[in-house]
Amino acid sequence: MLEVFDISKRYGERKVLDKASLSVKKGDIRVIIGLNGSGKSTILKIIAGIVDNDEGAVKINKRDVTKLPPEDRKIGYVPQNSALFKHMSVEDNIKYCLKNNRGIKEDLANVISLLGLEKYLDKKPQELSGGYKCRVALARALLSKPEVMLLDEPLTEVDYAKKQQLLPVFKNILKEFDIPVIYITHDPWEAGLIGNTFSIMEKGKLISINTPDEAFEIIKGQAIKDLFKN
Ligand SMILES: Nc1ncnc2c1ncn2[C@@H]1O[C@H](COP(=O)(O)OP(=O)(O)OP(=O)(O)O)[C@@H](O)[C@H]1O
Repeated sequence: MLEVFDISKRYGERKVLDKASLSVKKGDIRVIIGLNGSGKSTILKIIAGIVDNDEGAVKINKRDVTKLPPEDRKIGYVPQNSALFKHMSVEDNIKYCLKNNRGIKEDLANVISLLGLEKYLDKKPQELSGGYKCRVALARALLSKPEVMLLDEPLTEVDYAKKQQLLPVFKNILKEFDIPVIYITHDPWEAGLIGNTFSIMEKGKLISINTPDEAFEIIKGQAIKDLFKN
């Protein structure tokens, strides 16, 4: 179980997060939807320990990780650009976290097969499409034996047809690992293909919604209000 309590964060004068809270159960994929600049990446980075919060707490399986460095939180993190090591092959990227016996070697073949990466192991990341880069980043993150998985708009480089193929693959492998997952997107259609629970980031708070379409209505309403603000 991942629990996020009353997280607040300011950048200078701007309050980006204002007591944002959520909980994600084992096996759930919670999608956070929101407009550009609404604070989605910031909350993910705070959960991962990459950015410090001003207030609030993060707990994983009742363990308070708020003050722990990223490497001690047991979190898998797939950032927007996949962040693969360019000088390493796909295989070495995937096996990166298995160094020092930190990862789970027994899952290696299964993860490579479920993500369809067998044919690409000796390639360099720059030879791969956006979708395959993302498969590699997810494989690497899963093999670090995470207790929580965070994915920040991982498919921005991927077109709609490819997303339609890829999202069920991701959903399947994430289900197999049976951990809490947060997946960020600004696209309600993508949200519906991957998620089973949904929140919208609105004015620095996280609001649970029942379907991604509700986010679409809220976002549309907000976008229209913003249009007439000036
Ligand atoms: N390091 C930083 N310093 C100052 N302001 C920042 C910093 N990081 C983010 N911000 C600002 O905080 C706000 C929220 O940013 P964040 O990246 O969390 O939004 P987002 O919802 O993920 O947007 P996007 O969908 O465009 O990635 C934005 O206005 C952004 O400019």
